[in-house]
Amino acid sequence: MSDTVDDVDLPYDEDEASQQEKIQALEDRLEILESQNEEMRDKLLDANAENNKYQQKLERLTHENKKLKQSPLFVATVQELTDEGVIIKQHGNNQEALTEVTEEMREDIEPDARVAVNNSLSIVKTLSNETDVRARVMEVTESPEVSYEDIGGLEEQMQEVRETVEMPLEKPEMFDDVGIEPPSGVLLYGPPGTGKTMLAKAVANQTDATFIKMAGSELVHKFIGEGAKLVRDLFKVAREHEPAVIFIDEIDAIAAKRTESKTSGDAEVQRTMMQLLSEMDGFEDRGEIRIIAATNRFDMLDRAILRPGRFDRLIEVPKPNQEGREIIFEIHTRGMNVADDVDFSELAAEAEEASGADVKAICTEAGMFAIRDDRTEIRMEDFRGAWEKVQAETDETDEVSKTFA
Ligand SMILES: Nc1ncnc2c1ncn2[C@@H]1O[C@H](COP(=O)(O)OP(=O)(O)OP(=O)(O)O)[C@@H](O)[C@H]1O
Repeated sequence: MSDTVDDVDLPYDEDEASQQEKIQALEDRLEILESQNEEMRDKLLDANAENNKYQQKLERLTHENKKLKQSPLFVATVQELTDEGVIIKQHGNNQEALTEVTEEMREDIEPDARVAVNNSLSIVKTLSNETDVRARVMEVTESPEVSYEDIGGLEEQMQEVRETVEMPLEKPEMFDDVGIEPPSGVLLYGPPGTGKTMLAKAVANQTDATFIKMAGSELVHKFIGEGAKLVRDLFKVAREHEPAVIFIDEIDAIAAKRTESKTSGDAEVQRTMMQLLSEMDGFEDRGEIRIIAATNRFDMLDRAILRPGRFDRLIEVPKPNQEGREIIFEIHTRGMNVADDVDFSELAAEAEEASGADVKAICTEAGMFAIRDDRTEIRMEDFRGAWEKVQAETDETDEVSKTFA
């Protein structure tokens, strides 16, 4: 590009211009070139300054980027993949957000996946399944040690549970021959401490089935954002352990009637329930898996779970009557050194309001009364004192629950 003297277009006519004119023309030209040069230098300086500015910005961003990668990440669960982005729900504050994700990352992500997000909620990486979360909400017992003989006063309920849960597991061909579908799920409902869990455990024991228990409240409250996934895991574990009895305690926590409010907590509960319903509905050949659920709040249940093919067998497990309490006293004192003066019929009449769990507590407490009195034999007065104590404790707990309700 550099001009040589030969190519330069001279600012005068070589033949006609006088020496003086030539000098003048050249001086004018020099002046113009000098000012152009000046202009170019200024531009170059500006460009250099601009370049410096960008360099600094680049360094700042590189640093920021590094910091972002190092700073703690938050855990969230993917709710939905939409065209506008990925909907995630943060664990802890339970807030939902729409975030962006790279195309490569999007391929690894599916609803319910656990992901790590940074401060600006961008998904940084996906997290592998956390099996210990599973273990923390699921209680898996190969064959629980409760048998039908340990349960008092629930003859009818026991009969019904055996027909609906035990028979399909032990004699599935009978249902085939008769041409009917065994009930899908059994719902036990009634006040706390009346033996619902025991019934489920006993049936698992009788059929040599694995007992898998999960509490509905833990599903939705302890592991926020994981409810639906845990329900899926629950059925997966059951399939891995066939024959199995799935016991979902406090099902009201995931299957409560829909409320008007649209808080994210409700959405979470809904999603968990939907997952449960879809697992039950999609469970064509349920094979060697039976589902038992329990609740103390039948009135709160969403009717959707009671539709045919779901929890369509309802069994009420009430507080024991006089005869039931007597039997439960006998069951829980089997291994105890009880004095001859002890009359269980009288005790059962006195402890009219007691549940099965209360009767058990009375027996243990009566034993403690004897020990405190340095005796090895338990007397009627010990049982009476124990009932008073159990009642007082129950009143106290009721007071506390009212305060916190
Ligand atoms: N009918 C019963 N016969 C013998 N023992 C009973 C009976 N009901 C309750 N119990 C005693 O009370 C304990 C608690 O009972 P269980 O856990 O089965 O009650 P539940 O109805 O499942 O209660 P919750 O609704 O609070 O979960 C049992 O381990 C047992 O010792």
